Amino acid sequence: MAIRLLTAQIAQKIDEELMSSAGGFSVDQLMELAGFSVAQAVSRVYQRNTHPNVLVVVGPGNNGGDGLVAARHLCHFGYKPKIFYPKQSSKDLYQRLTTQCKNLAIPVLTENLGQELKQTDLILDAIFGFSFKGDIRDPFGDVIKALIESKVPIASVDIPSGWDVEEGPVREPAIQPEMLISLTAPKLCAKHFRGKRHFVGGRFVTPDFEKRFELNLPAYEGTDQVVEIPVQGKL
Ligand SMILES: NC(=O)C1=CN([C@@H]2O[C@H](COP(=O)(O)OP(=O)(O)OC[C@H]3O[C@@H](n4cnc5c(N)ncnc54)[C@H](O)[C@@H]3O)[C@@H](O)[C@H]2O)[C@@H](O)CC1
Ligand SMILES: [K+]
Repeated sequence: MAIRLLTAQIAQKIDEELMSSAGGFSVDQLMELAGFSVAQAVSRVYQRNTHPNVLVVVGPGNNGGDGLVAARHLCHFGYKPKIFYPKQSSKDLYQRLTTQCKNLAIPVLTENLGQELKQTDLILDAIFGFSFKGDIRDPFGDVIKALIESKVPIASVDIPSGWDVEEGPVREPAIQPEMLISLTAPKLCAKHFRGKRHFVGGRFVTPDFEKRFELNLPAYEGTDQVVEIPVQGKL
């Protein structure tokens, strides 16, 4: 059975159920596992000796939170991540994640993106995830344009930022990531992903849950936090 590609509504429902009293998870836990899986997937494809300088571009919501967690783990894995975080949230969770990164001496930047991109080997796109809607609001239109123009390879967390969650790259210019890390399960937009490698991460779903939502996830091996799946846009 093919893996299920999720609508935005089902992705939100899964998220809510995981964090309901029946699911029992907190957002911090899910974000930690999601961000850890992103860092692991990145390390499978881009080695720290060839791609040490990872610029993690962080958005205003939980997709950005995944990016902050991934930056911390990449630092522990021996990369030299920097964080570009132009619109910082006052929410306690994001502030704590930012403090954890600063305590590892990871630079947290808010300007000079163009200059920074000249020294970047890999962009980790953690701007928007499955709650992105409508036209891109400032400052992220310019940010996304700068990422595209830099021609630096992009790994996108959950959704290529700026893509419609279901329809894919409907706005020009659109990010075309080399790598996609889908969390829990791919969203419908993954049909349009034509990059090199596609991973699923976020190993927190129970067998019952997987069956009820008909996710048809591939099996994770051993202690892996990620599993590679075929590139949907090339099937
Ligand atoms: N169940 C899962 O699979 C999990 C999902 N997580 C992550 O959570 C993400 C979803 O997080 P959220 O629901 O916080 O939402 P997002 O991070 O997708 O984005 C919401 C933020 O973006 C802003 N935004 C939305 N549309 C915009 C536009 N057009 N222009 C500018 N800003 C816009 C919103 O105001 C909000 O601040 C997922 O994609 C995934 O990365 C993980 O953190 C935890 C587990
Ligand atoms: K993203």
